[in-house]
Amino acid sequence: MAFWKPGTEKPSFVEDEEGGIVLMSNNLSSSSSSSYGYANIEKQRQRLPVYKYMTEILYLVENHATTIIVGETGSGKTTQIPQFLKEAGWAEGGRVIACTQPRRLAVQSVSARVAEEMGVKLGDEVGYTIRFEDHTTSGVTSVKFLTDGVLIREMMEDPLLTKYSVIMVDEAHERSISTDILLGLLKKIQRRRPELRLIISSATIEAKAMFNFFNTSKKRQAPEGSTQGPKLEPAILSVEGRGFSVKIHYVEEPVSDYIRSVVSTILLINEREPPGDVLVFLTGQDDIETAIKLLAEEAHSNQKNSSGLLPLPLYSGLSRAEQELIFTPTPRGKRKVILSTNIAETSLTLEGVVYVIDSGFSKQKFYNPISDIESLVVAPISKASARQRSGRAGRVRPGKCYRLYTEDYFLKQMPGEGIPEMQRSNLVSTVIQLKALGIDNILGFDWPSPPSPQAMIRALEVLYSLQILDDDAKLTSPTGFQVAELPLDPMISKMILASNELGCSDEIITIAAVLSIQSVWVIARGVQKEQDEAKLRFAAAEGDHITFLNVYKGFLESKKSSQWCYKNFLNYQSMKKVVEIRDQLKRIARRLGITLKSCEGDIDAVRKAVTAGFFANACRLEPHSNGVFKTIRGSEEVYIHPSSVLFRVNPKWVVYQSIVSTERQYMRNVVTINPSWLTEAAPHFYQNRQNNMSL
Ligand SMILES: Nc1ncnc2c1ncn2[C@@H]1O[C@H](COP(=O)(O)OP(=O)(O)OP(=O)(O)O)[C@@H](O)[C@H]1O
Repeated sequence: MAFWKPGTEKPSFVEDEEGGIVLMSNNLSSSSSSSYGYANIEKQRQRLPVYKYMTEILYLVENHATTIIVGETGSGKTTQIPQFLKEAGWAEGGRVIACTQPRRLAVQSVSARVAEEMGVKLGDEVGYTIRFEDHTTSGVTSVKFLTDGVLIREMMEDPLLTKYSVIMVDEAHERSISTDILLGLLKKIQRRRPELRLIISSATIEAKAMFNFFNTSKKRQAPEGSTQGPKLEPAILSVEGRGFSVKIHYVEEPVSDYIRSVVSTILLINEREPPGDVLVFLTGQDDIETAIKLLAEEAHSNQKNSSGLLPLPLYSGLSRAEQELIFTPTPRGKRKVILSTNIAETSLTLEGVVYVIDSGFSKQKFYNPISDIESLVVAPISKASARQRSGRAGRVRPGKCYRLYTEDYFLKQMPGEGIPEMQRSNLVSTVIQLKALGIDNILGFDWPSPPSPQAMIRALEVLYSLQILDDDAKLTSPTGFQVAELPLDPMISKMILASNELGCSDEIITIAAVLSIQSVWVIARGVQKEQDEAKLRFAAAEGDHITFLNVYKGFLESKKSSQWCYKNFLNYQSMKKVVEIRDQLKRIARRLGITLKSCEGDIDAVRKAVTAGFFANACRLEPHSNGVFKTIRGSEEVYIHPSSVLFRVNPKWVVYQSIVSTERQYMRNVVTINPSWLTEAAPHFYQNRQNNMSL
């Protein structure tokens, strides 16, 4: 068998995923298909594999409380099933059909596509809702796309989700925390609303688990007087067939530096392959910026093989305008190269994309309930993810996917599916959400995959210390209810609430906005000294949070100038995003009765507010240790991240926002504190540790 090797020879044939040998095709058209007429769109719809199953799907939905649909990526589940339901009358009488997605970007793009297919304006009959953005019209929108998190929030107002006739949970196999919570809650709602229909779209591998989870037919009788009601046993339907073929290429030998391999593969495609955009999966903003820098260096030194390349980053910390660039048509003679995190992994159709490059990695959360540390780790993806990634090619024409791992690794070592997020996360937000929905017995909640009791107990403990839960494990009033209302990490919410009392909400809202994105600094290579000098212009001895205030002030004084950002090694797009998020947070704060007030330079007030939210992440420097810190909670060894302004400064006491694990556990976004603030902020939490802390 011949393989492809980055930077070397291209094979004459490759093997596709199913094992069949597929000849390479060289006749790809470069024209963008964005100018479809309506008739054309109708033809495209009919060509999708799911179209042939329309009658069967409608029959199953009519007759079963839950229908599990298994299908290849690109078979048309997301865009077509809501339309079938609408055409069959499930939206009559003011009822609404919902389709949930784990990711915001997917919600936006899929709803736009469905509106286009139905020939309606987005926001009218077809609408979408994501956190901070509602594009629906009450009484008019009958097909609604939304994130699973938003649907959970809707239950706070309407616990039985009465306006929905059918809820389709798309990409359930991704097993995000919100999807799992939603599945548990929907199962509960079904008991009270037998007329509600659920459609769970899942990869093959998860279908059986979904069937078992929703199969209540043995335990439960059909609702009273409903001899004609839906069957309680779920139906499983497998939609055969996929979109266009995607030829899979594997590397011959494992690659040692996947970023460099990504770059050489982009250049190889540009040099040898017919026109068509490239979508690259990397792990995060840092990888993406490094790859873009390497491409720019390449363009500088070797214009020939990089000519016409248009690199575009895609990650959640980018401003909305920057994210939308990926949907714009590719100029003639150019080749877009979209470098993305896994936010482009599911449900997205990028029309010009013909080539996908899969690094084989993503950033994943891992939580250890013993040390109580949740860290972000670059880890290998699962086969299910790899299939989703390759599925981004071949959406509107045949495509190719270059996997930067060997076929042997894919077949024998790559795990079939990832671990559900619920089982590798800190559960603080989950507990608040369930409590806000009146679910008191959280340990007894019916989860698709139960989280560990230790993680649950840890979360309850933190929430009690944050004074979000009371002695009876109920939400406190007002703090608990306010935190539940804020769509933010509870530690950030608590910090904002504390800032109101400390008179520094203006500063804290800026800090909260910066903490919501990955980084405001650009990733500079080979100019470390210059970057360190630039950072020093803003650096505050108290740490990163105060430094962020200086950065934000500078950005405003520069009149939000991109030039100024460039000079100071700041990421202009990230800074624009900070301004966007800050505006949203200001609106939310106002709703909660928080008035924006500046502490006029009282840095202690700001640090106290940060401590009030993040006290559980307190650490102390080990004496004579050269930079080793120990967490107060779990006595874990941690270090200050090199990107922090406190790197090598090593103050005695700090709190951090998050941990990144590489060869060591590094604290990101660190601020110095006075340890007495810990006992002030969380007396219960630190009571027993006081001796230990030698305050
Ligand atoms: N914005 C778009 N522009 C052009 N074609 C599109 C667009 N969105 C969807 N399509 C077409 O519809 C097909 C089916 O998309 P859909 O999202 O419904 O598939 P799916 O089965 O849900 O796949 P996935 O699991 O990957 O999300 C795509 O492969 C593509 O051919």
